[in-house]
Amino acid sequence: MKLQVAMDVLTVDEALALAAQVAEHVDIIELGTPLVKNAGLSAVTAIKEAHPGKVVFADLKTMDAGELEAELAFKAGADLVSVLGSADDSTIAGAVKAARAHNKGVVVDLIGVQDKVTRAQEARQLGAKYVEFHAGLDEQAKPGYDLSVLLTAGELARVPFSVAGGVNASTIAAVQRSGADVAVAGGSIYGAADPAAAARELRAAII
Ligand SMILES: O=C(CO)[C@H](O)[C@H](O)COP(=O)(O)O
Repeated sequence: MKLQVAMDVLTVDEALALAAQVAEHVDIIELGTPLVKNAGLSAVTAIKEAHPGKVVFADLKTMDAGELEAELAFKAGADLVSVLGSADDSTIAGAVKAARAHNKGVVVDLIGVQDKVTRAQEARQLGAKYVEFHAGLDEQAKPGYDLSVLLTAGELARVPFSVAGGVNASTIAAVQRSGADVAVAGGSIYGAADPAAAARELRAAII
């Protein structure tokens, strides 16, 4: 299982500083949606130039104009972009078309999708590299939030998948047991007193 850091910070300087601390412990460096919205796609270029050997994920959460938005991010240096599973099939297909032109990939994010298993399978048919079983920050903040619901859905879908939704040192073993291909960790790394140590601990928990 690969480890992805989600950098939900707001500036390029913060992102570069965080990536410098944690890159050696992760496989995929994600520029979070707030970072891309605040700093623009130049942030993607800055991270890719600083870490050319890492897979750089631009968390665009595209909902429309899939080909155009993906094309812009790939040209900026992204290796992977996210498109929302709730988008029209044509939006996902458009992003996949751009990905194929650049030899890159599309991750379909199932945040907010009710029937995640069915949509995961449809997204793979549309050409997604993998799907993300994801509970966002707002959903995580609701009482009774339970990551295991995502893990069960991921297991059932029988497609390549990542898991995001408050993954931390206590839950990463369960994420791996679910068969996930990628564990995404945001707050448990960037919110730690020592992000490098937090990333190292997560990496060490992966067997
Ligand atoms: O995409 C996101 C929110 O929409 C986050 O980056 C993702 O949920 C991972 O962060 P965390 O581990 O803090 O949940």
